[in-house]
Formats: sequence, structure tokens, C-alpha cells
Amino acid sequence: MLNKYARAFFTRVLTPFAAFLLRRGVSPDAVTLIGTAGVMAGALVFFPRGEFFWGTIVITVFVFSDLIDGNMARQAGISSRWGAFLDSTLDRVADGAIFAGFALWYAGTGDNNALCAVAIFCLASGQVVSYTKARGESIGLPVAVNGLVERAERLVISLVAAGLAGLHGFGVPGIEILLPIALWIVAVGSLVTLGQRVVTVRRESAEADAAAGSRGSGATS
Ligand SMILES: CCCCCCCC/C=C\CCCCCCCC(=O)OC[C@H](COP(=O)(O)O[C@@H]1[C@H](O)[C@H](OP(=O)(O)O)[C@@H](O)[C@H](O)[C@H]1O)OC(=O)CCCCCCC/C=C\CCCCCCCC
Ligand SMILES: Nc1ccn([C@@H]2O[C@H](COP(=O)(O)O)[C@@H](O)[C@H]2O)c(=O)n1
Ligand SMILES: [Mg+2]
Ligand SMILES: [Mg+2]
Repeated sequence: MLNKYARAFFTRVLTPFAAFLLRRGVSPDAVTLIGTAGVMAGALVFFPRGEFFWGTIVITVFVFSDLIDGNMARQAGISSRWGAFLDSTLDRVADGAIFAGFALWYAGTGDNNALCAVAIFCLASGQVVSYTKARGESIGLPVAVNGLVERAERLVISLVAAGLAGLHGFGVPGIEILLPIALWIVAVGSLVTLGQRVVTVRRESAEADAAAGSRGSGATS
């Protein structure tokens, strides 16, 4: 949903900055790589120590690189298959680091095995949700579905909650409960999204196979 409705807004807002980086000779690939490194650092340095506010600030600064790199590539007319591969692959790395950061906190000082398991579930289910799209597209299907909790929702829900939960460290009482609530929402939402995508791929593959069958062709491996 956010991908559908918020992308146009952020494209408008970030286009001047993307143009500025291009003028300075920065490449889209460099933005992709630096952005991922920044997200990983924010998640794996701050979150395992329970420093959710500062971790979220660092991640938020760097996560927008994912909207800037493609913008730069399109403006410069250098969008490439390699860039698409790098962007999507490093998205998985960044997402893994964020939920690993939460899991490490609950496995350590946060001392809550159940929430550690929920964070690991968010990590794994998010990767599978993205894989369904990548694999569906690789076998020639459109995977045309607006899922309930796609990547943008996973990031916004968990990061807004983590940033607010981090205010507990500045003396705001009770607010740390937002992070467990967000993790449960992302976990359940990812499961629903997985179901939505599987149903879509099932329908689209049946339609494609039926169309191919009527032309005497077989399935794709
Ligand atoms: C005192 C309060 C302290 C609180 C401080 C924290 C506040 C800030 C908190 C959060 C901000 C979070 C911002 C997150 C922005 C996320 C942007 C982003 O990178 O989105 C990525 C997404 C998809 O990009 P791609 O097309 O490159 O990736 C594809 C995708 O990953 C597919 O995965 P799938 O969806 O299938 O799982 C893959 O299949 C595919 O391979 C891959 O290519 O981009 C978008 O969706 C674009 C829209 C993003 C809109 C984000 C809007 C959020 C902005 C701000 C919210 C901030 C609210 C602040 C509230 C503060 C409360 C106090
Ligand atoms: N280093 C890069 C990154 C991205 N691209 C192109 O942009 C598309 C992704 O756009 P986003 O707005 O989601 O970042 C991607 O599919 C590539 O076509 C690129 O060329 N090089
Ligand atoms: Mg990108
Ligand atoms: Mg991306």
C-alpha cells in the first residue's frame, strides 16, 4: 500500500537531492552500498544494546538511500539489471539486520524468548514474502498484488515503534510496549501477505499454464 501511494510523494521530495548527488559524481551503486552499510550499522550496533531511539535515527537516515538510488539511476538514464539485482539483494540484507537487531536484544539483555522468536519470525517471513515476488517474476508472472504488509510497511511499522520505544530511555514511562506490539503486527501481517501472494501466484500460474497449454507448451522449471 505504501509502495503504491507514498512512492510518488517521496520521488518528488528526493529528486533534487538525487540530482545533487549525480552532479557530485556519486553513482547509484555507491548510494545502494553505503545505504545498506548504514542500516546494518544502525541495527546491529544500537538495537542489541537496547538503544532503540538512536538506532532508529541512524537507520532512518540511511534507509531512504533505497528510494534515492533508483531515482538517481532513472534521472541519469542508467537503470540497469545489475542495479535492480544489487538493490533488491541488499534490501534483504538490510531487512535481515534490522530484525536480527531486535532478536539479539530480546535474546540478551531484553531477556524475552517469546519476543526473540517473534523477531526471528518477522525476519524469516519478510524474506519469504519478498522471495515469492522474486520467484514469481522469475517464472514470468506479474505477481500483481498489493500485499497487506510489504517491505515499506514492515520498515515503517517496526521503525516508528522502535523509535518511540527508545524514548523510554529518556524517561517516558510505558512506551517500550510499542515495540512488541509492532513486532506482532509485522509477524501476523507478513503471514497474511504471504498468503495473499501465494494465492495470487497460484491463480496467475494456472492462467499462464492454461494459456500455454492451449498453445501446446509446457511448464517453466
Ligand atoms: C520522537 C520520535 C522518534 C521516532 C523517530 C523515528 C521516526 C522515523 C521512523 C521511521 C521511518 C521509517 C522510514 C522507512 C522508509 C522506508 C523507505 C523504503 O526504503 O521503502 C522501501 C520500499 C520498497 O523499495 P524497493 O522497490 O527498492 O524494494 C523492493 C521491495 O523490497 C520488495 O519487497 P517486498 O515488498 O516484496 O517484501 C522486493 O520484492 C523487491 O525485490 C524490492 O526491489 O519503497 C517504498 O515502498 C516506497 C514508499 C516508501 C514510503 C515510506 C514512507 C515512510 C516515511 C515516513 C514515515 C515516518 C513516520 C514518522 C513518524 C514518527 C513518529 C514519531
Ligand atoms: N544501484 C541501483 C539501484 C537501483 N537501480 C534501478 O532502480 C530500480 C529500483 O528503484 P527504487 O526506486 O526502488 O530504488 C531498480 O529496479 C533498477 O532499475 C539501478 O539501476 N541501480
Ligand atoms: Mg532502491
Ligand atoms: Mg530497494
